[in-house]
Amino acid sequence: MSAFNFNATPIDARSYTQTDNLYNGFDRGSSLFLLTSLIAAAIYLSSKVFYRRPLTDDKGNTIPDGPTGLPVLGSFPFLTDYPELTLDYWAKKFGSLYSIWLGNQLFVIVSDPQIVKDLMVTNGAIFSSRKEMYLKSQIIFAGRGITATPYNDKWQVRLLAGRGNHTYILGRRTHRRLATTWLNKPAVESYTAVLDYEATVLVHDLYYHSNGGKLPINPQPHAGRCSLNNMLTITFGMRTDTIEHPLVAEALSLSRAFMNCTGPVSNMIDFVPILQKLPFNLPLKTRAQKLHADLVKTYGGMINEIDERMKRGEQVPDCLVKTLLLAQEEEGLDHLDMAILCSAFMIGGVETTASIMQWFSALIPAYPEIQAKAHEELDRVVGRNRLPTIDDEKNLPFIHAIIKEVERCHNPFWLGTPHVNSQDFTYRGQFIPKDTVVVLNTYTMHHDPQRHPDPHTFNPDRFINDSTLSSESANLANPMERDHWMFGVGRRICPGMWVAEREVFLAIARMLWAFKMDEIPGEPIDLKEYDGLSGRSPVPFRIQITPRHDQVEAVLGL
Ligand code: HEM
Repeated sequence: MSAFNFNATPIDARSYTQTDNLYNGFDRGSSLFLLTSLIAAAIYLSSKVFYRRPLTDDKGNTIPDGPTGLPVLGSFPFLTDYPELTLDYWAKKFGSLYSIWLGNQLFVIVSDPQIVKDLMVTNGAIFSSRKEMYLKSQIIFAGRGITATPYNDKWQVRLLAGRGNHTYILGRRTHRRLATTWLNKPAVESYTAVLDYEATVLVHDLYYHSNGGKLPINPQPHAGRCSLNNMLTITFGMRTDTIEHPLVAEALSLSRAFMNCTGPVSNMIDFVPILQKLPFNLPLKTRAQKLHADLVKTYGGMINEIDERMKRGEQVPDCLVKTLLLAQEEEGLDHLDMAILCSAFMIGGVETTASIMQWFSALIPAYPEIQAKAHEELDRVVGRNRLPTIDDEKNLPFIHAIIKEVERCHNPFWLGTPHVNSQDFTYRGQFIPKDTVVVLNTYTMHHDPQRHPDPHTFNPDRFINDSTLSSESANLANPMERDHWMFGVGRRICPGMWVAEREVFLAIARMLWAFKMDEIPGEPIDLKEYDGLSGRSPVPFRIQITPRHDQVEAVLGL
């Protein structure tokens, strides 16, 4: 297969930790707390039914202990700002398996690698479903999203709300199988040249837009376009040729809107059914409906164009859409299925890898000594007459370690994409009723001082002897040895991890090869705040980049 033809409070950038924000989180949540409490009281009085499942198994084992929440709202008011810090605080108080309630939904929070493995890998047949979150699954993805749909191997029959007719909706396995044909290791091998090219364009653009390092630059939009072009090529067989191309702004804003609308613990409407049935729309619901319409218009429209070109007999590059259109009849795909699967690629594959490149660019200026060590390794292994390639990765252990450490410190998804258990399960005397939402608490695991001594220090050397790719590390028998949990776990682990790792390596290795990256005096970089409820990116920042040597221009073809 070939794909060709807010304002934040600055802190010391060397300390990436957000721990001191925990209490800010409570303070800033207090007005919201009051408001939500009033709404809750109203809902409670007007709702006759507040349903909860049996909380004990037949042997009398009860659900894991946890914080006492408020009536109706449960722990929601404590999770409005920096939820990962609150969950970390409770993990220290209640242990590695504890429960919380949000509305009528029970959650268990898992903060220990062995428990994660026991539940989500060893018992993966039970712990691999998803909750059909109201905003994300039902409204934005209209029940078709690969990330959002339950774990089943049958086609599901659903009554489409408002239309009154039955329709067949694809089971998620069909979506995952189709997605995997474009994301598995052999597929990624076939389009590594695309990732290679876009990483060069990224470095070229940083050089050009900073006027050869003379002007400060915000690398974020350039990282965004790099990831976007990779996903556009894989999904639609096209790319954007400049950062001004209208699709850049459109696609990046769709991804950002999604990240800001879909935190796993951020939307009360997901957990209080009566809020879903109000006679008027809450603003979040209106935003979700608009996002659904915009995704279908943008990506569905691009599918239509490719369809028409194919029907006219034009040559269309190999890409996911071509695969879907050719398989459409056999797989029983309708237009919405295809539009949503492509949207999942464009959301899942853009703000994620771009976020790692952005956190790297925000973090590294504070560490000149780490950059010097990386530059020495690049000069020794690659030299100055060519760019590092994917084949160099195994010989660049320090660059590899920097990337793992950025991912440990700045996982874009601290709470992952939660799983759900499809059967009652009792684990070490604690009962987890069917349909509990199971959250992988990666913030706590990434900051476990036993696994990562001095966890709040950015120290790539902790991974210097770990030559595994993260996609390989995810399969290690001993979960305590796994590098990090950024890609999730078990049967729902990110299928895009092969492409993501290659893309991120090429981008970061080349940025380091070409530039020394520094803070701008008087413009500290804020690593504490972030943008996004599900996927986190740094708030806007600027850095100074200086070409490292005379060969940079020549090698970039400038
Ligand atoms: C740094 C980059 C990325 C990160 C951190 C990331 C993270 C994740 C996480 C945490 C999950 C949920 C795993 C679980 O349930 O345990 C996931 C699922 C998913 N990711 Fe990624 N991802 C990245 C890149 C990509 C890319 C490049 C694609 C390409 C399209 C992609 C597509 C998907 C899809 C389709 C799913 C849903 C799988 C399912 O529910 O069965 N991701 N990702």
